Amino acid sequence: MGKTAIIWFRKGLRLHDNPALLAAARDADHLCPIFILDPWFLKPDKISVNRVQFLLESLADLDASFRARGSRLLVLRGKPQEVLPRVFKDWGVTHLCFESDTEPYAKQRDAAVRELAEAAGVEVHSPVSHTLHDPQLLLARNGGRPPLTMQSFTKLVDAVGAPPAPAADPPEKLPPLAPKAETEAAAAAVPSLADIGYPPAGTTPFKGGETAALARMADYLSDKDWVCAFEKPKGNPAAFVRPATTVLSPYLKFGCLSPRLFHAKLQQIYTEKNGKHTQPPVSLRGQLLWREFFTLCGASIPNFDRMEGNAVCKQIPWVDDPERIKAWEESRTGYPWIDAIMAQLRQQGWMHHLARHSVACFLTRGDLWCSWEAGQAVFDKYLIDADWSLNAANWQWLSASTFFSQYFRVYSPISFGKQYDKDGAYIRHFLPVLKDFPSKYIFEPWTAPLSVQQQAGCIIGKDYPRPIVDHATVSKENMARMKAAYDAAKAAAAAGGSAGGGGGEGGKPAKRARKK
Ligand SMILES: Cc1cc2nc3c(=O)[nH]c(=O)nc-3n(C[C@H](O)[C@H](O)[C@H](O)COP(=O)(O)OP(=O)(O)OC[C@H]3O[C@@H](n4cnc5c(N)ncnc54)[C@H](O)[C@@H]3O)c2cc1C
Repeated sequence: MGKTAIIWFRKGLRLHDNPALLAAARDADHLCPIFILDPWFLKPDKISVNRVQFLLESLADLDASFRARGSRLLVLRGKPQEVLPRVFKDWGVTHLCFESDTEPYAKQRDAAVRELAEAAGVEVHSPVSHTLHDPQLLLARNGGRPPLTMQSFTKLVDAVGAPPAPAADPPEKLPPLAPKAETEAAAAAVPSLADIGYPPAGTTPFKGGETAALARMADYLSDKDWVCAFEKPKGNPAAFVRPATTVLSPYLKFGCLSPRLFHAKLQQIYTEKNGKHTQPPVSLRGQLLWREFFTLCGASIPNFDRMEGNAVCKQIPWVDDPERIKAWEESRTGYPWIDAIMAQLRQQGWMHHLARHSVACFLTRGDLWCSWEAGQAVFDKYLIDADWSLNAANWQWLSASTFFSQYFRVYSPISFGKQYDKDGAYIRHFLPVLKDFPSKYIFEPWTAPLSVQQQAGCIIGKDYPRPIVDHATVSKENMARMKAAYDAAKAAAAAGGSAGGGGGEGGKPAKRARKK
């Protein structure tokens, strides 16, 4: 019997550096590229139209690349555990290849699919290409536990050595679809948003797909001096025409861009510049290491997306306040810097890292004292780069629950943004209700005299809300609450219990706060 292989796309929506695709295509008589629209993911109340649009654009781009190689992408619908056994049989499949995935849902799904494949006599191949290194290999090299500081993580990757080089590009011509798959092709085109129950169009300016990813990377990397001087957290969170960072995150999330290719390109530039460049954790390569570090944490720490049962997370008595959470989500806190960032999130599905810091600190330990899990869910809904591990890790960081412990360092919702957006151009753009406010008052519009409000056509308390809390007062109260939670965690640890904050590195608390 000849080889009929499926390349099953989930993330990894690209042709370049795709070891699963190469394995599927190698010596195959028939190659069936598929994507399965899993109802588990497609929930309009949970996942915004912007991210689904980005996904569909990525699939259309992938389809075009396959067509250029004499093939095409088939988009099937249903639960993978039901769709795959059917096509194994109908198409006479002998091999199934897909990129390995470490998220909890994916792990369960893939384990079930492996069993079904085995039962059907289908050979499975699942290489790692979503991260620089194989997370299992990193874990094994670290004694089975993830490092809990960026410093120890960097040491670990340095010890492991360079990541694998990007895989070769696929051949110009790929094997044809299996004849039975061909008969389903007409019904398996990339659907429109409306076809799958979404509004007809999103509002994000970022277009999905491998083609856009490679063009974007080439654009940002063309300025080699910028690459070598890159230093995060420096950079302007209010720059929205040309963002201060690469906006490669949605492409990395969906795998339209290979992290190994990005890494290799960076190394090439660093070499050309004779090693004169910034270093991790602040350099551009350092950003890829944050991604790698947090993916490893997500892959190996049970219950990483919640406080309960998460051994590394401080147990903090957050208050469940749906009204506050809704006000934050819908840009109704009365703090223009916060509300503009949340408007950018809903409109574009992306914001600068420091903007994310501002709103995450505000929702949790800074001002509203709501759980980071609630913020994580809102980000998960709207971000086009929403990533299970990265989202959970960064929310834990910002709420000073894990990784970071300087809870007394709080972002002011007034003065922090002012450093970058002196005249309020960012605020005016994302909160047009305030567009005619004088710069003097735009970060604190409630302090403007009524006559100024009237002239700006925006009355505070009527057209735009008053501040939801008084930052100066609540931020102090919240610091005291944080101190109490930290003291309780310490006492519990001394008594031998696990109140979070340890666990990963021989039970030691994560004490170092690094620049990120
Ligand atoms: C509360 C909060 C939630 C976040 N949720 C997500 C998320 O769901 N998905 C996501 O991709 N990023 C998340 N981040 C991390 C970070 O803000 C974004 O990765 C970054 O802003 C994306 O923009 P960029 O591609 O221009 O980044 P660049 O600075 O150009 O960095 C290049 C790449 O490095 C990676 N990276 C950079 N910073 C981080 C970081 N802190 N943690 C992990 N990886 C990083 C990303 O893949 C990014 O694309 C979150 C940050 C915060 C504070």
